[in-house]
Amino acid sequence: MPTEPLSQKEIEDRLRELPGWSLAGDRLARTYRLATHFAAAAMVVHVARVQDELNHHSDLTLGYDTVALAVNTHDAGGAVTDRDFELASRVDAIASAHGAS
Ligand SMILES: C[C@H](O)[C@H](O)[C@H]1CNC2=NC(N)=NC(=O)C2=N1
Repeated sequence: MPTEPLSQKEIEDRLRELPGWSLAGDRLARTYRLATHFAAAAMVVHVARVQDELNHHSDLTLGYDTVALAVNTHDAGGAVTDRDFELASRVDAIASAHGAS
């Protein structure tokens, strides 16, 4: 997976395909809401498994009934790259199974 920094336009174009995700500072970010605290904790475990599979890790925050992610690519000096969008897409793909919105 390439780790070249994406341009602002590329980021904006790609974000249109990921409703709910945004650029927060220099990181892709999304907060999911879950039905219960335990459901949120279970999603954190699943996201961690995906992140280890991809070898790409977000700052992952468990709230009362939320799971928040913020990610950029350390190997690219903190730029946003394809690897960040791959992670965002993979998390979106599992979110509905967790009842996350
Ligand atoms: C050595 C290890 O493969 C690297 O540090 C991986 C781990 N997880 C990572 N996560 C993120 N967000 N960016 C990286 O560049 C990165 N690199």
